Parts: sequence; structure tokens; C-alpha cells
Amino acid sequence: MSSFRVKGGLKLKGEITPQGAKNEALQILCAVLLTEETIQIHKIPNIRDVNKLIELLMDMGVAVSKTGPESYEFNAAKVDLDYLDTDKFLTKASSLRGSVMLLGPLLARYGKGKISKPGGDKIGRRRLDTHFVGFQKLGAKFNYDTKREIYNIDGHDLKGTYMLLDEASVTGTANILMAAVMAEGKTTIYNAACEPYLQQLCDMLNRMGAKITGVGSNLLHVEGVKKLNGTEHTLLPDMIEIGSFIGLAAMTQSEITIKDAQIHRLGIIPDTFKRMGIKMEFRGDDIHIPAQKHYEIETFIDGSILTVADAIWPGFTPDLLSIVLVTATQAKGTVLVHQKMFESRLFFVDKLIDMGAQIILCDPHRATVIGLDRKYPLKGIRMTSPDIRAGVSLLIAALSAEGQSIIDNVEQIDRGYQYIDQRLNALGADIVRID
Ligand SMILES: CC(=O)N[C@H]1[C@@H](OP(=O)(O)OP(=O)(O)OC[C@H]2O[C@@H](n3ccc(=O)[nH]c3=O)[C@H](O)[C@@H]2O)O[C@H](CO)[C@@H](O)[C@@H]1O
Ligand SMILES: C=C(OP(=O)(O)O)C(=O)O
Repeated sequence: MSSFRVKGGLKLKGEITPQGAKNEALQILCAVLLTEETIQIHKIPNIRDVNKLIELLMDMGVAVSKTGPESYEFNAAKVDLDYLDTDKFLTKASSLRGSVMLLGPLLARYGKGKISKPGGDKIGRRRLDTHFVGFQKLGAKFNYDTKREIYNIDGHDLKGTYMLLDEASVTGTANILMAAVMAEGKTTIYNAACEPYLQQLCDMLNRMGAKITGVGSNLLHVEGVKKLNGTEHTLLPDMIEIGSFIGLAAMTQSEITIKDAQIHRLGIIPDTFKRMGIKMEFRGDDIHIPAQKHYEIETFIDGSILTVADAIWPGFTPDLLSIVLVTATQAKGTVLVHQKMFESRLFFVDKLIDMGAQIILCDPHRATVIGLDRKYPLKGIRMTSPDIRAGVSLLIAALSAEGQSIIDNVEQIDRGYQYIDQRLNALGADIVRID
């Protein structure tokens, strides 16, 4: 396991370009299985989860070639279905969340699929019912091997149908959609998730010949087609990275310009950080954050304490709540952070408390942060990164702290942030990777 040794208290300055979006990449990579024709994808980030999924596709027989620094070509003309039965596949697939989205395309193209319980962050219960109920509605049979923790689906001749999802699951919607594009007849998916990443997936599938309407809404209509073609696709900038950089700039009093942020696709993210008192200027498609000694958290109109809560898109993404929380520790004012979706994602606050932050963990879902307004800096300590976003929040805390911090288990951070140490060091940070 690797660690970061971080020297705190340095102000950073300069430009940073966000990587291609991790969570979009995972959907788009699974979609290459839907056609025997070649698919080109650009802006693929060099991060652990994405690399593992690419490896998994290669092991399945997909021809993969790197055509540029961040571009790849995929051809799934030949897929070795027997490989799905091997322990090697099942073990590898279980190491990342995104692998579950291999099932939809496999079902659509080959009438069957198999996957072990997918991994991802241990941030509370992460059920998959929505995925499998959706497949069943399309006519597939589902069976869960409780002993080996393997999900099996079987279903030739899928038939379009109406379905109302029990929750607007992001990966669930992507999975069902990919299964439905080649089902016979019309499928209607109501209460669909509609994140920009899902919109991107729909646009890509339509370019491949699928017939999906309602893109961007929670009501998707899919007219089944017999076959899909190849296409070219470019990933969006990672909105979670963008939000992380905004929080980082505020906490470390740094002047940072986030390049080519595709601001119109960021939804409520910039406004949420503005409510934390963080100034930012949109310069074309760049976000410029000036160095700020003080930033003051707004209250609600009636003077009561601001709450920042997650919600399904177009609400605020749960993946940025840890960043909001850490950013609040040096703001002026108080905020209640309410993590509604996941039940174990706020426990990392004990490390921030050890560093000197004033936080009350009210219950597993809610934490109140009383900002220090820089009267006392956080103090560097040794800590472990429990999940990807808590990991980056701890890195931000360490960069703003007085003295040196060690962050262990940075593999969690590497799961989703490409070359983060090198990119931040280029702005003036002092992060050393210790293997
Ligand atoms: C690989 C990937 O893309 N992972 C993302 C994806 O995970 P993933 O697709 O696994 O998450 P889901 O959207 O299925 O659900 C997230 C959590 O929210 C709950 N829930 C969801 C919808 C709803 O209407 N009500 C509700 O309570 C679920 O029970 C679950 O606990 O979406 C999550 C929610 O944005 C993000 O945190 C993850 O980073
Ligand atoms: C929770 C996340 O990822 P995963 O769904 O892959 O665990 C995340 O990206 O914040």
C-alpha cells in the first residue's frame, strides 16, 4: 500500500485541466460490448478503476489499442463467453463497481451474463435490485448464487416493456438501458437517473444506431433495434474532480484556474460552492478561483443554518459532499452536511477532528461543521484514506494544514484521480508518494 507525505500550508497557483470523467468512462467502456464494430473513445483517464475495466475487456477477448495519450480503440467482434465462468474474471470484476454494467450489454448481445458481487467504495449498503428487476422486466431470468456471491442472468429474445424503477440508480439505469436497446419493441424507463454521464451514454448509443428519446429526463423511451454500429466518443471532464479542485483552492488560499470545465454540464455544483462563500469567475469555459483568505458560508433566507444535502440529479451529487465538508472547516459560519444516500460516508470526519476541525457527527448521515475562519489552522497528522472522496478530502485537509501529514492507503485516491500528486505538485504542492 502506498502513502502520501504531504507538506501543508503551501499556496498553489496555476492552471489545471480536469481528467475525463471516471463514472462516465465506466459506462461507456461497458457499451463497447454492444457491437462487433470498432469504437473509439477519447479522454480516458489513467486511473485504477478504468484500467481494471479495460483489462477485464481485454481478458474477455475485446481487441484494445491505444491510439493516443488518452484515446483508445475497442473492437468486441469476438468475446470469449467461457471466460465469464473463470475465477480470474469473477475476482477481477469484484474489485470495482463499474463492472456490474458489463451485464446489460452481455444480455443484449449474447442473451446471458454473469458477474460477482461488484466492489467500489465501502460507503454503506449498495444494493443492485433495480438492475436485476429491470432485466427481469425485459424477460430475463435472474439467479443469485448466495454462496459464491455470483449474479447470473439469462434471457434470449428480450422484449420491450414499461418499467418504473424503484430508485433512480445511476449504474442501474445505464445497465437496463444497454440491455433494452436491442430488445424487441418499445421500452419505457420511468424514474431513470439522468446525470450528464447517462446523457452521454444515451447520445453515444444513439450514434451507434439506437433509438432513445427523452435523454436528460427521467422518462426514457427506447425503440429496440436489431444491431448497433461503431462510433467515436469523447468523455466529459470529471465534475467530481472539478468540485474537488474548487474546494482545494478555497482551503489552501490558492489561485487556480480549472480549464475547459464544460460549465453548462456541471448543474448545481458551482452554485453550491458559491453558497459556501467561495468566489469564482467563469472565463469562457474556465473556472477561475482567486486566492481567498476568508470565505463565509451563507445562511438560508430566514437566517437558519445552511444545509447541503445530496439528491439525485439535477440535485447535488453525493460524491462531492465530503469535499464540501472539508472545505467548510476553514470557512466562516456553519453548515449541516446531510448525506442521504450512503450511510457510512461521513465517518472520516474523526480524522478531521483529530486535525483540529470543529465537527459534530450528529448521526451516520449528518455532520455539522463549525468553520474556524482560519483562526486556527488544521494540524498535520497520520491518517488512512477510507474511500475515494474521503481520501481526496483528507488530502485537501493535509495540504491546508500546519506541518506534515501522512495519508496511507492512497490506492483509494488513485482509483479516481489521475496522477494527482504530480498534477498538484506542478501547481506548487509538496506531495511525496512513498511506496
Ligand atoms: C460507478 C458509479 O457511477 N458510481 C456512482 C453511482 O453509483 P451507483 O450507481 O452504485 O449508485 P446508485 O445510483 O445505484 O445509488 C446510490 C445510493 O443512493 C441510494 N438512492 C439512489 C437513488 C434514489 O432515488 N434514492 C436512493 O436512496 C441507493 O440506495 C444507493 O445507496 O452513483 C452514485 C450516486 O450518484 C455515486 O455515488 C457513485 O459514484
Ligand atoms: C463512490 C464512488 O465510486 P464507486 O461507485 O466506484 O465506488 C465515487 O466515485 O465517489
